Amino acid sequence: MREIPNKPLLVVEQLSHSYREGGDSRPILNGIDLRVAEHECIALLGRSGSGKSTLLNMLAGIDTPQAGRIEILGEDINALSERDRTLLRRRHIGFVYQFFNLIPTLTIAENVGLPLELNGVGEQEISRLVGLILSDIGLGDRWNAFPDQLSGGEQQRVAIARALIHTPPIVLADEPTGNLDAETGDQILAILLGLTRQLKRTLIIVTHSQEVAERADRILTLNDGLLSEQGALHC
Ligand SMILES: Nc1ncnc2c1ncn2[C@@H]1O[C@H](COP(=O)(O)OP(=O)(O)OP(=O)(O)O)[C@@H](O)[C@H]1O
Repeated sequence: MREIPNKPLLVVEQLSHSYREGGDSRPILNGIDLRVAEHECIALLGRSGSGKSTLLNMLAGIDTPQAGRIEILGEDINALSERDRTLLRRRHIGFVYQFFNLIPTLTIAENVGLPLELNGVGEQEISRLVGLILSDIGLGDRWNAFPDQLSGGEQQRVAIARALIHTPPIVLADEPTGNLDAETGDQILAILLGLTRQLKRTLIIVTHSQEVAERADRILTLNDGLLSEQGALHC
């Protein structure tokens, strides 16, 4: 079993959120506490509708919880202005979506380079880093292709490259293999886990697959708005 360092990268305290449905309030998260250390790989499980995407979007600062605190690198993200939260997200978080979310009008290279461009990195350095990561994911010869010219698995590889190119300390993946066949899903998982380990990033991956979960350091299950831990596994 891999030793987990103590320094928390992400701290969640008493996180609660409800959605309004008609005139009613439907609680989804009910006082979640979580500490995630640097370099950890966490699998987040839970039945459909249990709130996994809601939680992940809050950790990314995309949505704001009604109550509770989320600290990333010691910064309370919901106390930040919208602008500062966006900056923190751009620098410190990489997000991989189930449906890839590539920008259809940009080439593969432009999609992958976007986080660097937004972070003010120079053109030459962007080209160098894009070249390196595209060869890492086996798409070094597809710079000028557009997303709709790629297979689903290839698009997800591009999305992983985009999530990692600026080496964010935290990578969040929301069912990254959910829209792929089993074999392609395995390849994508190998790339995602391989790159996040190689780059020593923290990964939180939402999955319905016990097999995927068994490759993580910790398995957390979201049920009735609360997280429970299934115990540490091999990694
Ligand atoms: N903006 C919203 N307004 C109202 N209800 C919402 C909203 N977003 C999500 N929900 C509801 O909150 C619940 C949790 O949704 P969420 O997408 O977080 O679940 P999930 O665990 O990720 O599900 P799945 O595994 O099916 O992707 C669901 O019942 C969903 O319908």
